[in-house]
Amino acid sequence: RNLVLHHFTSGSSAVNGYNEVSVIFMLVALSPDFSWSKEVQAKLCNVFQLSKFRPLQRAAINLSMSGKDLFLVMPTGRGKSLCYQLPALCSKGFTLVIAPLVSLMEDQLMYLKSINVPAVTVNASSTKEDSKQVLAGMTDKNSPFKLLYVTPEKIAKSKLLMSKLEKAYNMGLLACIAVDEVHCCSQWGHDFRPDYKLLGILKRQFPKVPLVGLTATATSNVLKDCQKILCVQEPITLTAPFNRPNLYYEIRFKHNEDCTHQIAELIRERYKNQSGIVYVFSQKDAEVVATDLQKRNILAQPYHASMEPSDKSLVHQRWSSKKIQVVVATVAFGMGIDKADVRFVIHHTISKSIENYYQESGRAGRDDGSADCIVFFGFADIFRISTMVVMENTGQQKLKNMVAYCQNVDRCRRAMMAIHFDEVWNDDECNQMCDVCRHGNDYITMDITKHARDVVAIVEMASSMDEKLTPLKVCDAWMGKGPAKYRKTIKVTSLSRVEVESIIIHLLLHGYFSEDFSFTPYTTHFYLKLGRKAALLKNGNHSITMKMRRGMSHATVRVHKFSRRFHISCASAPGFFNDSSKF
Ligand SMILES: Nc1ncnc2c1ncn2[C@@H]1O[C@H](COP(=O)(O)OP(=O)(O)OP(=O)(O)O)[C@@H](O)[C@H]1O
Repeated sequence: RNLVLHHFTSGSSAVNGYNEVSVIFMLVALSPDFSWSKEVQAKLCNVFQLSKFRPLQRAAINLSMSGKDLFLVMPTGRGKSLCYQLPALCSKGFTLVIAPLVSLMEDQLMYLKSINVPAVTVNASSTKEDSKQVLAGMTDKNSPFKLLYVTPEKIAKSKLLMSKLEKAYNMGLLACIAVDEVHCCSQWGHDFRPDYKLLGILKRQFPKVPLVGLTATATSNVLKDCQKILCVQEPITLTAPFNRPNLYYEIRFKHNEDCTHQIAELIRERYKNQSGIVYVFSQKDAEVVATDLQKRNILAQPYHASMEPSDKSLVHQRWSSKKIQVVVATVAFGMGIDKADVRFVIHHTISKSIENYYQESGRAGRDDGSADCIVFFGFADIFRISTMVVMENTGQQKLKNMVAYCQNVDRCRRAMMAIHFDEVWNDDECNQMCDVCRHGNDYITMDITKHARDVVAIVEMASSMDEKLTPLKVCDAWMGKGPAKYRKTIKVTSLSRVEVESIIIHLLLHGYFSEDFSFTPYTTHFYLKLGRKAALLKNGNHSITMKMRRGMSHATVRVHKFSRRFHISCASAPGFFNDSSKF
């Protein structure tokens, strides 16, 4: 009881809008004394062959069986599916499950079949005969199946399915509606799918049926949006702690664009004979990096969306059965990956958002054994991703949050995630399981005002000459490697490449620079322009400080601990994400 109450009260109760009524529901939901409790416990052991519930599972099951609408936010791999599959077995009729991918449904159906739970699907690849049988079963009082899996597209497009659902509802045979990956409803979520937007029809047509929305990652804003889209009046939100104590988080700077040799070294030495994933930016990168690892005698294979389905499932199978050690994958390798003993998830390129990163890195250590999540943070990658997400409403902001997370050197990485997911967090609980906590105060505070003025002057000068500079060109110009016309007028820096890049990122995150996209028929270019704060640098009293990892900073940079002047402090004060959200 204490455990769940803890998740409930300390898990950002104010933010998620919990109220006293919800607290009472929660306490009641923990009781083992409902009329269905004995049956639920028996099915847990006999059908699912599990000895006990994991945190929040019992509460979720009791709440939905009591008829409450529910959002369940639980880290990937912690057992969300049980929270609708088990009640389905103890209810009259069937539970409708909306899932985004046919492959995901097929995995679930295979598993359910293996434990003798009758479950079916109707989707675009079902035969006429199968669909007919399923549709007939929906209104059969003997309930030939307990779970019916469909895609949101099917709900949107099939009038026949809707009419059968209505009939089943009127006969009291529609027990529950489970919306898997519920964050797909919201454009603010990390994986928006337009067909999810239409699912509000379900609660409008079947108001008495409890709805359970399940997700591994959703901020409170995303959940509020989902609530509106799904037309759910007063859902209870159960949030399992986001923290995965067995995962070690680390960020490494990419010293040049190709970090494959470093990754290969890690895999050969630290992760010998252990399974892992290397996430890359593009399909081409997946092929190139996999080939490069193979050349270094590592059993690796690529996985991306353009591969044939049979090739994809072959790679998945070979990896699951340890015939290959590493999958080099784009984000296409995601939903439905349920390998327990993944010991490392390495990002060759940063993710496009913290939500994406949390989910991708979360595929490590599902067996609760220790595992590493390492990101190679490269300057040029930021702009490659930025142009890729240019059409997404919130794409730039989410990317900046991710970049801020990587650039951070002084705040526990779990704390930063906690802030992002509206959780309350005590840094001590990290147990030195992130690079920042492990390496303690290994950073210095630098006054970068002079450097900021110099580099801002370069962009200002280019703009006065009607020229646009990419971030890479700005770096080159500042380091004296650009065209001669710049070299004559600019103050060339003696900072190292990594310092130059870090300062430019800092200025971009804090609004001294901003992005200037230019579209050609073939590609999108990212240029730097002056940001809304650039003018502040004209003021002699304005100063900017930045925290940098010790050893990365240059001897010529003035280190100062205290200053009476006004400072804009860099990375990751507790409100940092809020701050960057303005840009
Ligand atoms: N109470 C439990 N005790 C032990 N194992 C459990 C329990 N509940 C679920 N599991 C196991 O945890 C694994 C992951 O479960 P499930 O696929 O439901 O996770 P999930 O939260 O839906 O993950 P994802 O976000 O990746 O879809 C499964 O192998 C399942 O059998």
